[in-house]
Amino acid sequence: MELKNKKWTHDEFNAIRKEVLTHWPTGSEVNFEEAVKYHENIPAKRHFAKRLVKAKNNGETLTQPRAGVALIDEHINLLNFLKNEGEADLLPSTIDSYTRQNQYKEAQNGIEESLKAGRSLLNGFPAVNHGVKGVRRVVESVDAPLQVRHGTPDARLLGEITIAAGYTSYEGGGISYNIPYAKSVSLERTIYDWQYCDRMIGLYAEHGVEINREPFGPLTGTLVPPSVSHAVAVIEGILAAEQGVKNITLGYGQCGNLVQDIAAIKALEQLADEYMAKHGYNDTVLTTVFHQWMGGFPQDEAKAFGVISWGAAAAALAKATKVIVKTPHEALGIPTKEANAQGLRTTKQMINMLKDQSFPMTKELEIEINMIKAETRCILDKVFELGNGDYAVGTVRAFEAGVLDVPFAPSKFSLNKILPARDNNGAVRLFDVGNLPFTPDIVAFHKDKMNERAKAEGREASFQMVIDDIYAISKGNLVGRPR
Ligand SMILES: CC[C@H]1O[C@@H](n2cnc3c(N)ncnc32)[C@H](O)[C@@H]1O
Repeated sequence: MELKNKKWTHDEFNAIRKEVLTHWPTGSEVNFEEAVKYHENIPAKRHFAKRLVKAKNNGETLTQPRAGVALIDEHINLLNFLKNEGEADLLPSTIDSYTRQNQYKEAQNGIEESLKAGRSLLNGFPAVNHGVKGVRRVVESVDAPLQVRHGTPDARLLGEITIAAGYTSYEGGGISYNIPYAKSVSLERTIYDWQYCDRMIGLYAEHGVEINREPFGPLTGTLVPPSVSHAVAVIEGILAAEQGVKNITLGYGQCGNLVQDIAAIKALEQLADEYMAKHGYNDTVLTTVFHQWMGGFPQDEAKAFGVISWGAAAAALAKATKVIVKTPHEALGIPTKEANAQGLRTTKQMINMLKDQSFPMTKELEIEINMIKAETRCILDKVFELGNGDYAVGTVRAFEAGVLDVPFAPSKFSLNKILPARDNNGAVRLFDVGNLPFTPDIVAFHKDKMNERAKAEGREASFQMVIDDIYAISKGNLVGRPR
């Protein structure tokens, strides 16, 4: 396996496809030509890419939950409930943890145990085991655009089955579904396997079927600085575009300071346009997704609604194309369908009240946008240099050098040298920039911001601040002030 950021030939792809489709018996149900025909009969309003483009053109912020249960009928009921009672614009199928680890035998047990117990004993929808035929029952029973949401390092068979079954969007990427989701799977392996997924979707595009791809923006969802998640998002967007993907949604996880979050979405849009054009991907349609707070939530449901509302407000004011919605059960676990629908309605109310308002381009906002762009460019350009012009190779080397570094990542391939913490206004800064290739003025900016808070709190900027900030929101605050 030689990793390079170059579009695979049909022969290269088909040689591997033969083997991928043997990973579980349901792989034999995949027939590409038949699947292309099936997609041709999916009405436009159930087509993820088309719905996103319409929202971008209309300035809408669409709502989308996470949701997935073990059995097909219950999963259909759940999705229709979230559409009808939750007013969701877009629907997921969140895949279970066994499937995410390619443990299809265990997933099969989970299905059988769920049948016996009469309730879902899996934390998501085991699409590989249900196969093309079973997943098509979902596609034909839910009148909304459907996306596969998961956290799968090797997502090749899952992609083959769900896209052949009629799903029109696929989340994930070789970095964003490795670093936060795996301990010791190499980046070479997952970037290569995700090139397969992207090439598969490029193949559908060559046959007139446009499938949306969405790299996983938030990464570890724990105080990830915008420039770190943007660098990964833009790289995954470029890797997907190289394999022929034409419709890409780049994402960002809410940090909590409104100016920084709005700036992050604006900067992400501008960076994505800039780097896609710079590398010659001029026919790729780009949209954005804002994830409501991905860190620890308050147990108290009323306070959880406060966090959800704040995420909805930031997404609306940032004019993100879509927002991924949390629920008042976030601190407890998998939400009931009622709680999930409540999170959606809360979000919808906020978006509707804010859609006729816009956040002014203040000096503060402009500074934040420019800072995020400058930081992200430092990282992206260093990755490109390390890879001698190849972002795939450059990414592997960048993680080895700490040029890319994701805070609190389980992966042994992330140096975990950087330390984020909030400044006195709650924006996420870097208390320790680790080996990030920032210019001295950027390093000084972060230092000044941390010292400003240290002075206000009468304590040294320290690792304790990082810990305090990790728990702050679940304890009812934003900044982890000393007790
Ligand atoms: C990325 C982590 C997020 O995904 C959510 N999540 C994971 N599995 C499910 C699920 N099966 N149904 C609803 N939400 C889910 C979880 O609550 C957390 O907000």
